[in-house]
Amino acid sequence: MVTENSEVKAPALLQASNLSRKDPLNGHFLLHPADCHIRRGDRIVLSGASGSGKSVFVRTLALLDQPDAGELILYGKPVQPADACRYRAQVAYIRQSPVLMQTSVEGNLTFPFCLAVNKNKKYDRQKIERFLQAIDRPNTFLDKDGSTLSGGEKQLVCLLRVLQLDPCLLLLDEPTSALDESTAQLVEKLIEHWMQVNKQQTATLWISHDEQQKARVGNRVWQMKSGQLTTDETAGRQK
Ligand SMILES: Nc1ncnc2c1ncn2[C@@H]1O[C@H](COP(=O)(O)OP(=O)(O)OP(=O)(O)O)[C@@H](O)[C@H]1O
Repeated sequence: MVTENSEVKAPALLQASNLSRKDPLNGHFLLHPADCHIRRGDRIVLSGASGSGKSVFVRTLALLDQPDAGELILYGKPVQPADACRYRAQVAYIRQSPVLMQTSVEGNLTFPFCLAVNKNKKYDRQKIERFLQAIDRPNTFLDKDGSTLSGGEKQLVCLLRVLQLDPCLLLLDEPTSALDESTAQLVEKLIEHWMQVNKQQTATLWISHDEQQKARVGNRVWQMKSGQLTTDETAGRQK
């Protein structure tokens, strides 16, 4: 029964328990055992000084870097090593410097559908056109040569390439730090559109050093300090 004072919490979209990563050369912790819950609709910002381990954490959470220990639980189910490919399609990592193939924008967008992990999905041009509409780009943008795009446009294409595949969680590792203010806001607009299309069933985790951006894109704040993660849930328990 839900009483007046009881806290109703949505089930975790992704839960990490004791997730850690060590420097393979000397065995020192790059990420100390970390616990966290990410829920549908969360917009988490991860703060911390340069070199504190934010990227290590997020890359480990994305299973792009192998954890040394710990467990990941996606929608209540423990993630097994054999699930890594499918997991990475759901928990998508976007980096600061986008990498595109030397073909048209649309060629870049259709490419993921050649991969085995997406064999049950089909390229949906209308869906892409709706995304383009949200960021005021004409459909002719799809005909542009990927190699001639500006850095901001490349980042938008990278995002479109990922968002069209319906991930449930976006891990954003300073995706706008090389972009001017207005292009950065276009990236934010595209991600917000994706959140709304998915009726807040998805979540984002942003690494950003920009205080104004953090205020715009975040509703939860986590901190990284010397490889030690503090979430808004664990903050009160640590000294
Ligand atoms: N694969 C690796 N092997 C060994 N050390 C690593 C590895 N990856 C990162 N590190 C080290 O871990 C520390 C944290 O790096 P990380 O890139 O996570 O910092 P960050 O908080 O994201 O910094 P910034 O805000 O500058 O991007 C750094 O000292 C870095 O040199």
